[in-house]
Amino acid sequence: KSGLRAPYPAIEPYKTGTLKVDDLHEIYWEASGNPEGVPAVFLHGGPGGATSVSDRQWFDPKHYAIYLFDQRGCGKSVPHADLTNNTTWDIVKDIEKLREHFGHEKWHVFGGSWGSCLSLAYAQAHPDRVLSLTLRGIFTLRRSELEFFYQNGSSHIFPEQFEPYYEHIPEEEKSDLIAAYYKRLTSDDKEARLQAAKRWTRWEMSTLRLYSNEEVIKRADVDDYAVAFARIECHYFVNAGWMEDGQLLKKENVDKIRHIPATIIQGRYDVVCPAKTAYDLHKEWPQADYYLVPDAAHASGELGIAHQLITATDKYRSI
Ligand SMILES: CNCC(=O)c1nnc(C(C)(C)C)o1
Repeated sequence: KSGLRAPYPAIEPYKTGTLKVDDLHEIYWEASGNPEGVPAVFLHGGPGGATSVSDRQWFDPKHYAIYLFDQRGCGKSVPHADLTNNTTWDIVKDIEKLREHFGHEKWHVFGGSWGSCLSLAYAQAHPDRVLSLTLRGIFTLRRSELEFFYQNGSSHIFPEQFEPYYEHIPEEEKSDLIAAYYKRLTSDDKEARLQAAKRWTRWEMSTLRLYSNEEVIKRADVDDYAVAFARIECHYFVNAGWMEDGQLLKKENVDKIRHIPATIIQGRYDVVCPAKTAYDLHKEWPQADYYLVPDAAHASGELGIAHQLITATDKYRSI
């Protein structure tokens, strides 16, 4: 596709480290790009999805000091897959602790999927710390959003991929699949946890792209990854992210961030975080730039989505 911007080349961090954020959790972080640059923080998805090299490539490394960190319990943060003190508001506090640790007054915030939910939660709690918001595949953990992907919605579009996830649960528990998976993901039986984690994770990895991508789907076969991803996601969902339903979309909360330069990017065929949430956010927040990419699904790597993400972070170099 001609004329589309692509991510910046892969780079390595100039510094990495860990930050003890409470008496249990230690967060892994890394800094890359320009140490003297304008700071930007990347908030990964899932929750429990952890960061990877491609997450550094959304930012011009000459301009930005690019900060990535693995949220509580996932990636290189420890203890692995631990659900204790692991909530939206604990991570919002961690973002502030990291900002202070790095010595920055404010920073650009970038997040996709769960990362977009966390970006909104952080910005609404600390609007004076946010230079801009770049949001992709909008997710706000409403019950309707969870029902659509985990119970009955995306299953009509990816019926064959839904089957292994659905058939893993006995008939009498099929009416609430999130609760049924949570029971297995938090069971004392290690094998039961692992089997549930692999089925849960494969369902999501199989539906991220417009054209399914075996490389991405294989993540479901990496035990440690699948267990952290599934346990943490399911933990946040059964607790509705410790938010009221629709909290982040309420006028009084959007009012807190309405003035912040922001870009909303959404794939039309995103079945993981369907376009309705991006549209609801856009209607409440018309001041934010809004791009509905007509030929893309959920993943940031979809060509049209990648183009808008790079265009947005390049645009925010002027701040
Ligand atoms: C409901 N979870 C959507 C989400 O945050 C997400 N989707 N894919 C990811 C990874 C790219 C981290 C696998 O995260």
